[in-house]
Amino acid sequence: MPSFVETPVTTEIPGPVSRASTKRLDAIFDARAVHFVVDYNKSNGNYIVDVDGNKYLDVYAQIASIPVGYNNTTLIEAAKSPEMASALVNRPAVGNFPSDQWVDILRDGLMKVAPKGLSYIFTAQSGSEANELAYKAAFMLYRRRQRGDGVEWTEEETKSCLNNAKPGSPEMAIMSFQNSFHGRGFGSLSTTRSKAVHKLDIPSFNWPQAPFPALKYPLAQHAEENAAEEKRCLEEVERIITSWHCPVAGLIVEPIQSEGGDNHASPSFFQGLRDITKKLGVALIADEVQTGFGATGSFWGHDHWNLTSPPDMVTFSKKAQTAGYFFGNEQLIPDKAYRQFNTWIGDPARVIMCKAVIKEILDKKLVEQTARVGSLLYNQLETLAAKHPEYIQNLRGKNQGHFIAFDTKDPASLVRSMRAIGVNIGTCGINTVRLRPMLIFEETHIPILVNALDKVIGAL
Ligand SMILES: O=C(O)CCC(=O)C(=O)O
Ligand SMILES: NCCCC(=O)O
Repeated sequence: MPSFVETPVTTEIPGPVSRASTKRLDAIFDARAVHFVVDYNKSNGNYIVDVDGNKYLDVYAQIASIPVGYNNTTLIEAAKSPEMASALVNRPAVGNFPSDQWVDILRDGLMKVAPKGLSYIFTAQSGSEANELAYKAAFMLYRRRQRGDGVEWTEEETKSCLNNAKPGSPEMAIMSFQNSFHGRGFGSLSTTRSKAVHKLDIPSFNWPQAPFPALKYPLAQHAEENAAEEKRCLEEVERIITSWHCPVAGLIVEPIQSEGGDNHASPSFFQGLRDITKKLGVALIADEVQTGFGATGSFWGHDHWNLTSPPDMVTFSKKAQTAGYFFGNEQLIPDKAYRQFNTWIGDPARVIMCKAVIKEILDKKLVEQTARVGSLLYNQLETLAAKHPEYIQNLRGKNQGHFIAFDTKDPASLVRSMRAIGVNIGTCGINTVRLRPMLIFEETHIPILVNALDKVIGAL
């Protein structure tokens, strides 16, 4: 099949070089999930090149985590800077021995894009870790409120916690939603609800989950039903929180459930969540690991919610190239040092890279570009869906940048066929194809993607 990118795919995928490389790897590192082996030196911008020389328009971007293109020159410059060299060779225990530059690295980077109303940050190494740190902050805040501000811990508390017993290790919970994905660490996995393969055989906390709205598409044709569904879910959230066997200290939600199937809800649903969590003293955590950093056409996915008061915490990773959480309430800083702490607290080298990503996003107005290009892309996919209604169902992501997805009968074979003509695309949920291009995806890439989809679906 001819390719729609400049250089055709010339081998089966994975090609012979990819397969040989994967075999060598598999001898020491589980390589069963490898799609193909990449030549990162040859990959550039929106295009990924494999070791067999096949070139693909990459609209999956390392599971939504390449922000501004392969081998981006601004990032390469940052990588070669003396600031980066120092951060790499002198990795600090940042809570104990920060450099004098650490505060400026944060202020000139991450703090420039802090969600409105959230002026504190805690850095981390991964999305899972960021979420778990946010849970810990929520638990400590909840107990601080129960105990009373300034009230010292009791001897009973300090002794019992070392035995994982009450009252020092209290029973408390974080609520999440059905089909959510919040990571794979022990705490975060208890809030992940998307697939058994992530959770099976692993002990978990007895924490509650609420139904996430199952919206019907097209939205405009199901407005009443969808509003009723969101109302039902909000009622369930409140009922479950107030009847759970132990206090619910936090509620975590993705602005768009991603790994679990690209499930959306309306701003009024999230406003309802904010109201309920405020009323019940539950910390609202927006998990922006996948939606943050511009992909929805706003810098943060929760910008679309139009809240009157922000989420209590916003976690981030992926496109940020680092991780952590923002927060606004200074009581989320625990009552004593070393309660929220670890040796590295993230990695200044990664935060320097993040600063370069942010510079590139802001200088090149990539969030605005994402909103504009996403709209055009959505319109074209809507036309394609009308042409292939059996194969493109429940198209979603209108006005959400290029955070666009649709359901189809056999996503795995669609992905295989797309790769065979030079487009690397991803899936999520059970039968969903999701688009996660980089923020540098342009108008010129739209026909490549749409024509490839048209061709592949036409041949099904
Ligand atoms: O597939 C996704 O959306 C998330 C991927 C991820 O973080 C994981 O699988 O651990
Ligand atoms: N949720 C992990 C997805 C990985 C993959 O696309 O193969």
